[in-house]
Amino acid sequence: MMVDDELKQENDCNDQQHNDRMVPTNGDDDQDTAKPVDPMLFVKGSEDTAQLIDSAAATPLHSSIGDATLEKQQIKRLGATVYGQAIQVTEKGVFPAVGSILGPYFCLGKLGMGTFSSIHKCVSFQKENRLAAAKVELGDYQQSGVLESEATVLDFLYRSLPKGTVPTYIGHYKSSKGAALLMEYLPGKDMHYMREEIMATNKDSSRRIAVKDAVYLTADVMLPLLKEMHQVGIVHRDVKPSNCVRRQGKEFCMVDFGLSKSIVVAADAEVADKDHAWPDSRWLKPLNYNGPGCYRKERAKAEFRGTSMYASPRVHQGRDYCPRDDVWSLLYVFCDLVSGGLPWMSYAAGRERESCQAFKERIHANDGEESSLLLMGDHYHVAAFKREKQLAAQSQSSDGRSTIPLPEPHPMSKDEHKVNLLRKAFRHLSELQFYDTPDYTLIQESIWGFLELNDACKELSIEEMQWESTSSTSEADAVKTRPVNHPTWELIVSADGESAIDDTVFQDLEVRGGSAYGGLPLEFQFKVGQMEYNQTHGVEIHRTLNDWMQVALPLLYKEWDAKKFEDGGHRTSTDGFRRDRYLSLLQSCLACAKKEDCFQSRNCYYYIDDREEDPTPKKRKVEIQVNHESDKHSPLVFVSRVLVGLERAIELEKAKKSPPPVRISFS
Ligand SMILES: Nc1ncnc2c1ncn2[C@@H]1O[C@H](COP(=O)(O)OP(=O)(O)OP(=O)(O)O)[C@@H](O)[C@H]1O
Repeated sequence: MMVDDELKQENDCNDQQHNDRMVPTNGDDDQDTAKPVDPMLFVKGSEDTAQLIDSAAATPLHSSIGDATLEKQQIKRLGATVYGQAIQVTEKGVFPAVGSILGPYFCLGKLGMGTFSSIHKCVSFQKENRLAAAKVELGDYQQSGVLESEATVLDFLYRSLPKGTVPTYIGHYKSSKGAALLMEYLPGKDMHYMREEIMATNKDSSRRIAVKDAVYLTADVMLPLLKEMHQVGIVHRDVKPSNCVRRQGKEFCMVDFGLSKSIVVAADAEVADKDHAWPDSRWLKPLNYNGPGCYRKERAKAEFRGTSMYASPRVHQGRDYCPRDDVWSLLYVFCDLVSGGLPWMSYAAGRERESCQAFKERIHANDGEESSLLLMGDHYHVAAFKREKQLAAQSQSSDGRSTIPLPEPHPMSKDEHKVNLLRKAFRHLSELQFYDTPDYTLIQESIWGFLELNDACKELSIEEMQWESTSSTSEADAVKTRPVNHPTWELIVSADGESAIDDTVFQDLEVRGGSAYGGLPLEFQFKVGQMEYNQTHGVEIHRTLNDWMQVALPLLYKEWDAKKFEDGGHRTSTDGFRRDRYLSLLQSCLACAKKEDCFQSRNCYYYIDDREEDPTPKKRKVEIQVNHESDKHSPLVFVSRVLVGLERAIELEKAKKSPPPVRISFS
């Protein structure tokens, strides 16, 4: 295997692909304490609230969509706070297959995959066609309770922290088949991915990123986000590059609160440490509790939670997790980004957790005597690991020498000033107890100290991150300027000024998995889903007409790629046989129009404007743009033309012979 390949393999293993975080069952991992983030604690608090939650669950989905406004209002009335409880909705198809629907959300495709869950890009059928990210638990983890716990924590953080710290919490949607946590869709990439993009341009194939970027991402982005979380009593417990996602420009959010936990409990709880009062009024309070909080008693023994690559030695040693450990992990993230790797990176990739622990303990022993190892770089660490394995495999008779050369460590590791900065930061953390607040300024200043580069450390070969332009912007522009080659129907401004969904939401998606409309272009799948949804959800008629047109026009005027869209992949559009999928879509489209009385009602073209508090609301014309030579000013005539076109297309298709079955091949 080439060195490059090997390195790549290591790299792939070091972050999200192969982490070894443990997943607690029932959303909590305490063995000897209360359950501060058990969602049920916050739901079953009083009979009244339990009833309200039941009624919220029974509410038709279209009225409880979006920000779960309904429950929030009800809960506010009761003076109690309920975080992240599930809303019962209906499901069409198997969510999150592409094209499936969960409540108001239509699934567009997969965004990412973690150890126990996958994340999917969705679009809401609601007013703003809002994009969302849906987190869904994978097979074995479906009943683990982690999703409920995550919904509780995210909802709490979203309501308690300054805007933009975490993704907007939208809701926790449950059907009879599954559940999903819906949150704001973050269009940027996560830090792990951003680093991979830089790595691809590094001439020496190192995993390093520019010092300036590593400093910014950790000291100016991640650390303040963690500080905000700690101030409301939540520890993240899985700090790593892939859990920090870019929103836009230089703004980032922390994500993934599946392992997060509150370190605060009600002052009268059995597990409260009465000697350590919680200083802030914000913390994850149990339902109907408005009293003060205390730190939770430190547990004598805690199970490992997190990722071996970045977990603090205290977590390896079974000490109870506290803010100190999040910050410790952050320092490891910094060393990893700035130098390209960590001394135990190959052990972490091989899930040798005990070896990772031993390495970390060795480095931090004797006031961090061996701290320079943290900056030696990935090439050095990978070679050192191989040497060690080779020596271990050699028989006793050998001369105890390895044939694998050790490359020169990164010059940063010889810069005493920088090594001392790290030593100082780790020394501070190692002195902290469970109840202590880290000195965030000290940590930040230690990382900032790396900006003073001496000549040996200057990284001329590493590209800096480009913050201004994102690839999706250029794609968006490309889509907007695409020429229109068939008649279009566009709802210019609707009653509430809503604009139509932008094609760009369908860009840059990696689509996997099966679909109810499998094989059709994603954008079209969404439009068919929207058209069908409108039939049953009392959407205003002019919108229903607009959505229907978005399906009917491509069916009539765009080329139907039978090879891709029909079963078997062996078809052409001119093979003379009936295209069953095409026919069924034509029929479904016509049936939708018939349900709406073929859009003959005047309300398709006019609406009542009741936005102002006018006792006699005005009837206004719906603004539509029809791009068709003869029907520019007559939408009604245009609609009739399309209806006739659909009927004719159905007749023509039905008249064709059934296609022969797909040939079976055993090769
Ligand atoms: N709100 C979001 N918007 C866009 N992408 C997101 C969002 N949340 C998460 N992602 C992407 O999905 C990836 C996995 O998400 P997350 O970490 O929550 O899942 P996980 O199963 O807990 O992963 P892991 O096991 O690696 O910790 C993230 O690294 C990020 O790239």
